[in-house]
Amino acid sequence: MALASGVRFAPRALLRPWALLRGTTLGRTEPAAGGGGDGARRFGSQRVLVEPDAASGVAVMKLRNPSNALSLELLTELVISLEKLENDKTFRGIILTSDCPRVFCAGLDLTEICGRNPAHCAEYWKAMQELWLRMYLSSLVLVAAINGACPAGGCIIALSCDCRVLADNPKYRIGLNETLLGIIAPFWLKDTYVNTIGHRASEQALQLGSLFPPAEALQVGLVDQVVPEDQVQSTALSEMARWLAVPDHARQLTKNMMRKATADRLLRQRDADTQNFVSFVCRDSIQKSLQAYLEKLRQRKG
Ligand SMILES: CCCCCCCCC/C=C/C(=O)SCCNC(=O)CCNC(=O)[C@H](O)C(C)(C)COP(=O)(O)OP(=O)(O)OC[C@H]1O[C@@H](n2cnc3c(N)ncnc32)[C@H](O)[C@@H]1OP(=O)(O)O
Repeated sequence: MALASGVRFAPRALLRPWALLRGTTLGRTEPAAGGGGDGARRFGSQRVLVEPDAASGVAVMKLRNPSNALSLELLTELVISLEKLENDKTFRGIILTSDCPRVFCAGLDLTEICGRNPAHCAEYWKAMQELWLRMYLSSLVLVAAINGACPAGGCIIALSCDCRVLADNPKYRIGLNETLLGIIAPFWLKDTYVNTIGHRASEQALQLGSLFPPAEALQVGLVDQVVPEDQVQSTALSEMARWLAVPDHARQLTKNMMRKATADRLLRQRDADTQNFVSFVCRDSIQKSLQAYLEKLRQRKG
């Protein structure tokens, strides 16, 4: 979206979601329950369902992958859905939520980086960077309605939004737990954390790999509201109304002013960041610990 100052948000020249489209089914539209006109038509893909409400200018975007682990396909479909809404002037805001019971987003899909070759890991990491850049700089208001567990990459998705509402369930913990997996949050995840909860709290939480239960997440400023589970969507809608009450151009320019430096830091060194990621995760020792973590997750089941 071109703004009064000539500032553009999501750097589209660098973000080419269609180039990533691989085996996705995006573009289907189907009438929403109850039918109706264009405003009631939902669209989406296998892994992202979009329920647009043209009258309010708000779309609800639901993740529906197993555990909502961020597979390459899910990342790609998210970027494409976001772009589609950004390009449609009808929409001013998105509520991002999960269609998957008890999990908002399980973070990186570890099967995308375990036992994969460096080229695949690089492709995967570029898609992760792309989603973060697009969300973090989106001209739309993004509200996360967090209705499940939200570790690591899931937390980053939530932190890229403008506002976070978390369901009050002690099992729905949120935070960057990378160190507990033996991996390190890259600088732009760290920056996003610091921008949200401050330096000291981030320093502590990142090193300890803290996953905060709702009351603590609220206290540290990781989320803006904690509400009973059945009120997450309605609270997200009220939050959205509060953000949409502000004139778009003023809010957008302010958002850009607050976030641009953080995004630019990654834009300046995207390739180096990808190289770092690939050489780190492809190390034998890291592969072993990721494999062991995945095994533990699989065994924990049942
Ligand atoms: C220098 C630069 C350095 C750069 C270094 C890189 C830094 C990157 C930054 C980001 C890092 C990350 O996101 S790392 C990922 C961190 N994520 C996590 O630690 C979450 C791990 N998962 C969980 O805690 C739980 O699964 C949780 C999400 C709460 C859901 O619990 P449930 O009881 O509902 O479900 P489960 O039975 O546990 O899981 C259901 C199935 O999903 C799978 N599953 C769960 N999480 C998964 C995941 N993240 N990836 C793949 N698969 C996953 C399980 O194995 C099961 O598979 P089946 O048995 O086959 O059905």
